[in-house]
Amino acid sequence: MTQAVEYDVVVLGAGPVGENVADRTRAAGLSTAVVESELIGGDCSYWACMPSKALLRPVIARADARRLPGVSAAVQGPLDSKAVLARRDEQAAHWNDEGQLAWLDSIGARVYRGKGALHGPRKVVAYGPEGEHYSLTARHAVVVSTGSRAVLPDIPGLAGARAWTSREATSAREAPGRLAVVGGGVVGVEMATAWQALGSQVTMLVRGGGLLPRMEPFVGEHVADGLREAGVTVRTDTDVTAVERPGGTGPVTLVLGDGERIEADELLIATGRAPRTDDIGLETVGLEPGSWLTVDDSCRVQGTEWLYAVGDVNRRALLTHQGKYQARVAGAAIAARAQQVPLLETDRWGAHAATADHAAVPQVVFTDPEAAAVGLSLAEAEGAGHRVRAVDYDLASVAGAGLYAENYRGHARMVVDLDREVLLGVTFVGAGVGELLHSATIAVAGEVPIDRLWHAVPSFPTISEIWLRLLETYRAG
Ligand SMILES: Cc1cc2nc3c(=O)[nH]c(=O)nc-3n(C[C@H](O)[C@H](O)[C@H](O)COP(=O)(O)OP(=O)(O)OC[C@H]3O[C@@H](n4cnc5c(N)ncnc54)[C@H](O)[C@@H]3O)c2cc1C
Ligand SMILES: NC(=O)c1ccc[n+]([C@@H]2O[C@H](COP(=O)([O-])OP(=O)(O)OC[C@H]3O[C@@H](n4cnc5c(N)ncnc54)[C@H](O)[C@@H]3O)[C@@H](O)[C@H]2O)c1
Repeated sequence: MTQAVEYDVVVLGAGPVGENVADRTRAAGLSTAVVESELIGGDCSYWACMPSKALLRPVIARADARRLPGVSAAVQGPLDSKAVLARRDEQAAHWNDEGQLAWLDSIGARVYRGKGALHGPRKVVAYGPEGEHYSLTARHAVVVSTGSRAVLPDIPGLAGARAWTSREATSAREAPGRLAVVGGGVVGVEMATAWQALGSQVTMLVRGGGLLPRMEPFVGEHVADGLREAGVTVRTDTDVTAVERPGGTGPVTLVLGDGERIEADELLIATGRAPRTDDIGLETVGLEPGSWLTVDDSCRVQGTEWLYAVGDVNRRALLTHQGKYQARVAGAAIAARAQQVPLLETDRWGAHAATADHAAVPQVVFTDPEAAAVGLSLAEAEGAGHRVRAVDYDLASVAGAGLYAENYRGHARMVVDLDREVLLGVTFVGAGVGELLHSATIAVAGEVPIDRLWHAVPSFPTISEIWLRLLETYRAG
């Protein structure tokens, strides 16, 4: 039986981003329905950010402690994998979304469990678990926030090999003896870090010349050094041309470009993401199934009045915090349009424009050492036609870093726009830099003039004194 219901807003997909859209539209007094086919909270809560960071936190804490005389001797033993995995399970809420369901209830959003799909303009059909259908009409907006899934590259034999994706890598119940990781991006380096520390012998097979190729080149070099010192085999410029695992069980064999064969107990494919848009009825509104959804700065899908795409699915920045930022912007834009506000603030840095997506996306990679970057790298800034200067500094020379750990290693770079004397990007790599990043985000998003940054005095003796050193280096020419 089909039931027809009308709402102001229908949100398809209740990951962190869909939840935040609902939060904003409900706060604006708009009735809101949310359709979710798996767990409320999405990949981030159960198979991505939360479980992966829960696996990594003890690894990084131990690495930091091992660099401190007086503590080091006490932390030479292996991690207590059972305890680490138990805390991971807790941080993933034991894959139970009752808490998040209660929160959506508390804000007055109506939740439909089941798969949803567009059925023409402003209509979503939710297919409930018992075969019931709900036809939901949106008076003002449908928001697609269905996220992304791991891509499996077209490697012969891979499809039947039951390889791990990020889902298995974040939810596995024990460390495989030998883990092969294909891909040197963020998932690859973080999961190699975690599982090596939890007892696996990890081999990374990286197609390109280095790790984390989207960041400044020195980042990948530091992270590769850290992984190798932890015992990971990192092989760059290495292609996997075939995978063999008869029946999808037992050891898996990877055939490399030069014919070499490598055996592992599990294989993790970490080669990027695809949008979850193949079966959500895009064809019913004239869009291409399986495509990323291109949006304007208010997150409205180009060429429509009523369809928004927010979070991973619009490919602007595949990060939870950035998707939640888009959700705040899109929620405000939906509310303003519903109230027929004559002029939206869609100019650069306006309330209805996700400007930071272009200028100031922060990201922390939770490896040992950590990597943290915001804004443009030098290559990106030059590619965009800015007249820039890169200012580099060895983080190890900062007093706070020397106190943080013995033999501290790290590096920092800021990219200065020479015409406006503001920062376009900042990158740090080193222990403890993750918590330093927001200072850089404020400088970049705030377009704080270098002359004013000079008056932002970092506390002694913290790692944040790197700011003073970078500014002094810039001033020295
Ligand atoms: C291993 C890993 C670690 C990560 N770590 C971090 C991190 O530390 N920090 C960070 O910022 N980002 C991290 N990310 C990225 C982050 O997970 C994503 O950017 C984030 O989950 C995107 O949120 P979303 O709501 O757009 O999509 P998702 O979290 O994927 O949620 C989409 C939701 O839509 C639902 N859905 C899909 N199709 C339908 C349908 N047809 N009907 C109904 N519901 C549907 C899904 O079930 C899901 O619940 C990580 C990613 C991975 C893979
Ligand atoms: N800490 C964090 O913020 C965090 C952690 C994990 C994931 N994420 C997000 O999740 C997204 C997905 O991460 P990811 O690591 O899967 O993607 P990615 O795009 O970061 O890295 C994928 C890597 O795989 C390589 N690759 C692609 N095809 C290949 C092939 N056929 N063979 C070998 N290598 C191949 C690419 O060159 C790239 O370096 C990222 O965009 C990231 O923003 C964020």
